[in-house]
Amino acid sequence: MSSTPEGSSKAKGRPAQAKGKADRPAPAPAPTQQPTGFKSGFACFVGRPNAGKSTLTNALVGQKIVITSSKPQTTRHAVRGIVHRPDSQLILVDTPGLHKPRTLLGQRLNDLVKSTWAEVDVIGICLPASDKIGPGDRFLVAEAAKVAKTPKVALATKADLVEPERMLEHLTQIQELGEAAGIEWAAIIPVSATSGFQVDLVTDELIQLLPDGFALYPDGDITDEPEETLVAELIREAALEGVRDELPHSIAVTIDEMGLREDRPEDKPLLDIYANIYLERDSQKGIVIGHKGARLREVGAEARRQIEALLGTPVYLDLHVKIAKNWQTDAKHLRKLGF
Ligand SMILES: Nc1nc2c(ncn2[C@@H]2O[C@H](COP(=O)(O)OP(=O)(O)OP(=O)(O)O)[C@@H](O)[C@H]2O)c(=O)[nH]1
Repeated sequence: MSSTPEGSSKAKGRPAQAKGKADRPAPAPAPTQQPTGFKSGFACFVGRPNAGKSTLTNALVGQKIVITSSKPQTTRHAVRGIVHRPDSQLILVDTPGLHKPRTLLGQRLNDLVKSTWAEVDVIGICLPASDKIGPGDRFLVAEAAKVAKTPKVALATKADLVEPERMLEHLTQIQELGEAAGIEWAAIIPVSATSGFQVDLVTDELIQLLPDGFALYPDGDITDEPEETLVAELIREAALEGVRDELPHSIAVTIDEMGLREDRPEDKPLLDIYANIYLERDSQKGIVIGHKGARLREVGAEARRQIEALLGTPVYLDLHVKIAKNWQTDAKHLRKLGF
């Protein structure tokens, strides 16, 4: 499988070896070039589904590297976003929302969340100001409290949606929530990822809690997700738009082939992408494809726009809709779809 042209991807240069803190990449350039007092490390945002974790990751990185949607449980991968500062490097691990598992996929997602918590240097707990703190949040905070040594920052997300009085009430409840769980928050910060309010402050606070170290990624890299994963996720995001009920959870996307078309002039590259949208049942096909394929064409057009924006290359996108019967509960299908 070929890759995109050199320099065409803004999400460039994912180090092939970086897949977890346990096997952190070897420090990039010569350590002697690092100013003393350089900080680097990993942070993750946790929160119930739809708390705004992915949107906040993108806001901190300054570019869309994680898909977002109004459907809960959009995130299925642990994605790293990388924030570069002259004196620090913050690597963000995005995790799925923690929830009561009902399927094998749900169980695997929860396992992924907990294994991530144990590996990071700081945990940011997202508690949307627009929602009352509920049993889901209490469960999550109690679970986070078990990772006792890791500093925790409470983030009152979606600050743009509430009035100051409500925010004040929310902040008080966050303080109490921490006390009840035995957590001493390193900070409690109201933030809006969509308006940008206090996004830089969140970065500052997380960086302050990182250990001293070296840059772990080359300058300019913003994620280490493979390009194909990012592309598949952008297609899934487009396919999720406008679908309801159980269908969002039934959608998975795989890339069959992705490569630059041969015989194109150098200044007019075209990236061919052949992708599959998997559904669980035949009855779901009509919804995704639409009347005479109208909806699938819209999904394709939107996905292509997003992929071109990310990679900076014109794209030819070929989409096929396929059925993987009940894939969320079928171990063989899950493996095939990359879970
Ligand atoms: N108004 C407002 N909406 C936000 C903000 N942050 C996120 N949202 C919206 O909230 C919804 C969920 O955001 P995500 O970032 O996908 O949430 P998540 O926590 O990553 O969700 P999962 O992947 O389900 O765990 C989306 O519709 C976002 O546009 C914010 O600061 N302000």
